[in-house]
Amino acid sequence: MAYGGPSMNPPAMSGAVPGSGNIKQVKLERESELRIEVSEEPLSLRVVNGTAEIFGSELPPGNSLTFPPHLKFAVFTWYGATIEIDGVTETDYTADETPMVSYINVHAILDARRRLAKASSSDDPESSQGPRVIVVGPTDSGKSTLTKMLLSWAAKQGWKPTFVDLDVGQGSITIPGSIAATPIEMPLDPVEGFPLDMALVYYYGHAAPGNNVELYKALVKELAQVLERQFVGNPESRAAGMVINTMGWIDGVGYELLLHAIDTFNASVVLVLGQEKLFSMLKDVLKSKSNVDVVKLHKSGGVVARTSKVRQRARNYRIHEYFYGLSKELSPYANTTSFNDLQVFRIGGGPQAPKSALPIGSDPVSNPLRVTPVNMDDRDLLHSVLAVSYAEEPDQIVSSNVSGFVYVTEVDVARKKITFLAPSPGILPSKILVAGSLSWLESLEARR
Ligand SMILES: Nc1ncnc2c1ncn2[C@@H]1O[C@H](COP(=O)(O)OP(=O)(O)OP(=O)(O)O)[C@@H](O)[C@H]1O
Repeated sequence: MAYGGPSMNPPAMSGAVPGSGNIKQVKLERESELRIEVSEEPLSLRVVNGTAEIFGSELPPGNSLTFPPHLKFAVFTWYGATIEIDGVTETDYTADETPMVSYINVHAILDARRRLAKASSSDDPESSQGPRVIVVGPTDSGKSTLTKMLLSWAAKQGWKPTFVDLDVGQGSITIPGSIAATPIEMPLDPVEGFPLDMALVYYYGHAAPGNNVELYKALVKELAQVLERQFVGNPESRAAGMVINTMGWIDGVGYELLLHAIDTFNASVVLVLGQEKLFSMLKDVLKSKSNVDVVKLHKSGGVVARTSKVRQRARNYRIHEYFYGLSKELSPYANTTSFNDLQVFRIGGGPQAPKSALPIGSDPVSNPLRVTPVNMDDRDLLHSVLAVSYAEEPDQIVSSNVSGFVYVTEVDVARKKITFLAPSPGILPSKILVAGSLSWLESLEARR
């Protein structure tokens, strides 16, 4: 069970119409969508008639939903709908060319495979395993969006697929720098996104897998093994399978990491979004595996490209959201404690062995999985985000998941005290904390 975070948010802010006076109705023809970028101000929206969905989650008829500033999304209708928006948007336009039919066709095939898996004997691990789908593609190809749709459509039909997020850059389930998995038991909330309360989270600590490739791979393996064990005792989630979202780094080491993920999770369906070259490379390298399908899909014209600055800002919003909620409805708790009450560790770096102990001619390499204690007066601790590990001993840190995160707001070296924000009151579930390179300047954030 995850420790605090946005799971404590109330459901989507329904009914809180800002009453901007800028109300307009948009009539959508069948199989078309209204693409919206919310401005600096929240936006309200409701379905006046017909049916419509946001990334696979059907909108409740009549009820208004309020969307926070800067959100980018599309309201899609299969059969036609009239949508009312209340507020000023950054942009909004309708589009009738979408890849949605190809996406729903993929869903139909996955659905058939889930039914086959469910009908087969649960003693046979092969046939009782539902589809393990991995979504790959360059940055801004719509991977997270397709993942959401596939999960929401599956959940709408009563399946409980497992969502796996390997994208440390953005973090759909919890704060960036983590990899995580969670069962999806109902269509996703179009505003809140993925639930956190049942998530299994591993903290990598950096926004890019390249910072410590070996650690990233070790955590991916750890997560996959835990899920594998959970599937053994749970035929329902085994049949529902998984949908895995990946990062947009697809060249060089990034490509190797994709292959590593495909292999580690035993993916049976690889969905390649928006890149011919990646598709043919994967198709070629996986052709010997008869049980893996590699499928090419078009990127939606609605996907909004983000600069690295915008991505950095999005990461900060995610951290802010973890502690304060999507619309500042949560209040984190400030805690001051003695240096002695906590132990902070960092993973990676440091020499593996002295040169004298190595074969002649080889250089000492730093051990990427080495766990080293961090001095509490280390200046880098201030404003850093630390994960609260479930490890009981430091040497278990790499193989342990985390219960949540704290944010260091003050380090008082003279009094040997550290002050941090935590999402829940009371003592932390563990004294062992893990640092990475992720920091967050809350004071700057507050001015956004
Ligand atoms: N059809 C659409 N209409 C409007 N906005 C969309 C549409 N599809 C996706 N978006 C928006 O475009 C942005 C990028 O999409 P998404 O996050 O799915 O891409 P990605 O490939 O996962 O990106 P990353 O490489 O960062 O992981 C998101 O803000 C998403 O909500």
